[in-house]
Amino acid sequence: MNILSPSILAADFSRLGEQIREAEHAGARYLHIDVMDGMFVPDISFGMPVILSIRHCSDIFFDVHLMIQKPERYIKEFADCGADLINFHLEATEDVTGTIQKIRFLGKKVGITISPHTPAKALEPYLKLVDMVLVMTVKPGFGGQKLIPECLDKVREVRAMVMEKGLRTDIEVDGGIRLDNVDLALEAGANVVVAGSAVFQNKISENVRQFMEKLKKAEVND
Ligand SMILES: O=C(CO)[C@H](O)[C@H](O)COP(=O)(O)O
Repeated sequence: MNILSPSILAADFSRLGEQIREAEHAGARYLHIDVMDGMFVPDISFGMPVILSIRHCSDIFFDVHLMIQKPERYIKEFADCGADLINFHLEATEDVTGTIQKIRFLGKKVGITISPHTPAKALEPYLKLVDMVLVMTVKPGFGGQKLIPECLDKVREVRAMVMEKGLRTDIEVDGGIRLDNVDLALEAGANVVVAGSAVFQNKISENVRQFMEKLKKAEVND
């Protein structure tokens, strides 16, 4: 099944609960939550207190994307504040397997993320251990960037590796995804699509509905 995961990085933080509910009522099943530490990426976004407070206003699936150095330090905190899936960057830790085990031990789904400069092959040893691979389609750190088309080749490579191993791993794309290029990401093999500015900048319900329509149509054509 194809899934839309709207990224709250582009939301109006003064109306966060309201905007999340609007996306949820329009049909979104996941919410993408970008945590940035000012170290792994230049910007700082928000952390556990914000996640905990939005957890109280929605039951939507929390797809938490940690853009933080040494994510293994904070797995329990993110699990405790309501993450359903914890995505961490392969580039951010020397203990990939340990980080996967910590997330699993806490009963959460595990995602592993690669930045544009990291080859798909680097994922190979961990593919069997995770529920999701997140392929960044922009340099992590900022919303509103343009999709890097070459990253879609990497999505194809990851999809081929997943098929070859007979796995059911989700493949998520994040960065620069809009209504006019989402088809390319789906064709390349993604089945979970993050969209920030293309959902939250205006007319949230309408944007979600249009994305969902495209995602459903792609399923029928599969
Ligand atoms: O992870 C991110 C940035 O690092 C954001 O989730 C991503 O960029 C989505 O924003 P947009 O759809 O506006 O590009």
